[in-house]
Amino acid sequence: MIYLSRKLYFSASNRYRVEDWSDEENRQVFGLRSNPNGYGQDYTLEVMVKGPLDERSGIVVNITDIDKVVKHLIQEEFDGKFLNYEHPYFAERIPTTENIAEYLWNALENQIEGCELHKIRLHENHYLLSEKGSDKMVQLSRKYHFCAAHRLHSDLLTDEENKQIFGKCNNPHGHGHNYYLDVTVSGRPDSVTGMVINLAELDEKVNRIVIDKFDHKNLNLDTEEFRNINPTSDIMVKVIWEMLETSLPGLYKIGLWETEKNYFEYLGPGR
Ligand SMILES: Nc1nc2c(c(=O)[nH]1)N=C([C@H](O)[C@H](O)COP(=O)(O)OP(=O)(O)OP(=O)(O)O)CN2
Ligand SMILES: [Zn+2]
Repeated sequence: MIYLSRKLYFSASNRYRVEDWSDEENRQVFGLRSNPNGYGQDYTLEVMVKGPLDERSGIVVNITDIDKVVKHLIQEEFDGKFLNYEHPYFAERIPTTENIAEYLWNALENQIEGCELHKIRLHENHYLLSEKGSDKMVQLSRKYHFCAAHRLHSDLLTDEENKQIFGKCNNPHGHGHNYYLDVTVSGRPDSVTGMVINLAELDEKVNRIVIDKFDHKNLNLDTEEFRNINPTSDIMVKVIWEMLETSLPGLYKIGLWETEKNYFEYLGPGR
């Protein structure tokens, strides 16, 4: 099976508002997104398909065939629209990233000839995306940032072995990174709010439990978590999972960008 993906862009306005709630309740749950006049987003949509290679052409499906179907849908129903007013599906539901991703999955499944839809990934901005695959769950991923220093050094290795394995990263005075942390939660969008998890709740928990502890710290010297553990990113994704799992039901994945070139992820025990 070969997997391929196509990116498309569109912009749309939306507002997050439950009509049965007061303005104050809407503001409390949705924050600035509850603006009754709406606000705008530039969305990036990734359509991922899969299928066997056609031996004669050497392709699974022509990208132009994906484009025809997806562009038609986007141009007719999404691009340049105020979704709450101009899209019948979102007259009934809040156009959250999760609800839009689910709608796009349902609208595109079985529509592209010669391949199978694998996943829809919808980026609302650089810090927020939602994904939908063939099961009934929807994932929401939020990106966080922290700066920290560390020294890669294992007490289970000799100084010589540490120097040999970790090289410049074993520098006794440490070195620093601009880490980007991706936290993914999986669930069904709530039938009223359209959310897998409220972003305000997710932000509060991740900031309090992880970011506030690690940001502008020396991981080896200033944090309990890494006082006796080598702070490699391989270990950090597992430690961060364990810090968050009891407070975040539906936690699905921890991704950590140590540098722009080094990315690590953990999906929980046994996965
Ligand atoms: N499996 C791991 N390997 C490495 C980790 C890690 O956490 N897990 N970390 C490091 C260092 O922390 C290092 O700072 C990053 O190393 P590296 O990518 O080699 O350094 P640069 O960004 O400077 O890239 P170069 O192109 O290699 O100079 C190392 N390994
Ligand atoms: Zn490092």
